[in-house]
Amino acid sequence: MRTLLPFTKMHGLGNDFIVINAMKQAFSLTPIQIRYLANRHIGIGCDQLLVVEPSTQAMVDFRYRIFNADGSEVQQCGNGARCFAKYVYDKGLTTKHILHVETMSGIIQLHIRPDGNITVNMGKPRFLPAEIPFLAEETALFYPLEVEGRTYQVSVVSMGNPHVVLIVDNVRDAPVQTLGAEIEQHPRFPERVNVGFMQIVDKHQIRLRVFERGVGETFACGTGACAAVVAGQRAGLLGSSVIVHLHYGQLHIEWAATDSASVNMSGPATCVFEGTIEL
Ligand SMILES: N[C@H](CCC[C@H](N)C(=O)O)C(=O)O
Repeated sequence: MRTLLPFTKMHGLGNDFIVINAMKQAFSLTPIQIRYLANRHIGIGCDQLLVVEPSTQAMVDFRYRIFNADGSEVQQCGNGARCFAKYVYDKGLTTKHILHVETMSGIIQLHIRPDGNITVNMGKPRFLPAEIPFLAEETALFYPLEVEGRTYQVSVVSMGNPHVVLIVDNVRDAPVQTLGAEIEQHPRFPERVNVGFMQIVDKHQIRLRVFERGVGETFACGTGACAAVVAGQRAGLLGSSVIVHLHYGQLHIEWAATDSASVNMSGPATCVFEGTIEL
């Protein structure tokens, strides 16, 4: 039987989302249905699909599930978290300005600021290969990664989801589509990986492009921005407060560079349109 699915289309600096409200009824979509909805020619089009659900834990306001355009469910999405916060507030699902939200990778805190920007406490970065997961004998700042006969020095960081970060001279010329696709599927990453290409502008500014796991290159990646700043700080190249320049704007990332410190990300969230689609 066909059903009509209401949705909201949103984006965080061009990383775009379909948001589905599952607060009143449980909701499950198959990977094939998600790939159809995410398709920019025969569906709605998005990088990720976000599902808003009641929390399963006391003292937690909501649960938030994240699906890549290829239908895979993933642990975390930074730009999506900001859009999630704007969505639940604008829809009247909460009157709070500070929210605690359950995700596959743990509880995150969202702060809706008076200027409309949202600050997300993204939790602590993780570096142990087993936490990424990444096949490596030991933990290191940089790992040699062989790709198509060439060896690259890469950083590997988890923000709940796995990220590789490479330092490049200029993001404009970086081989994002080719090398990004090869590393995304690299056999040393059993769950695949997001691939960030970072250009250091100065101690407090970077430019970033990301080839996202399950999507391809996106205009922005929140967890990728966090992972890049963490990797840059650990390499002694960045300070504790960094502006990340992306195609449609900037994210502000702060990390105190101690293993117990959380990463904080601040940036905008935009609602584009509402609609319904027949499934
Ligand atoms: N592609 C990512 C999920 C979305 C992350 C990104 N859109 C963000 O803003 O953090 C993954 O497979 O881990």
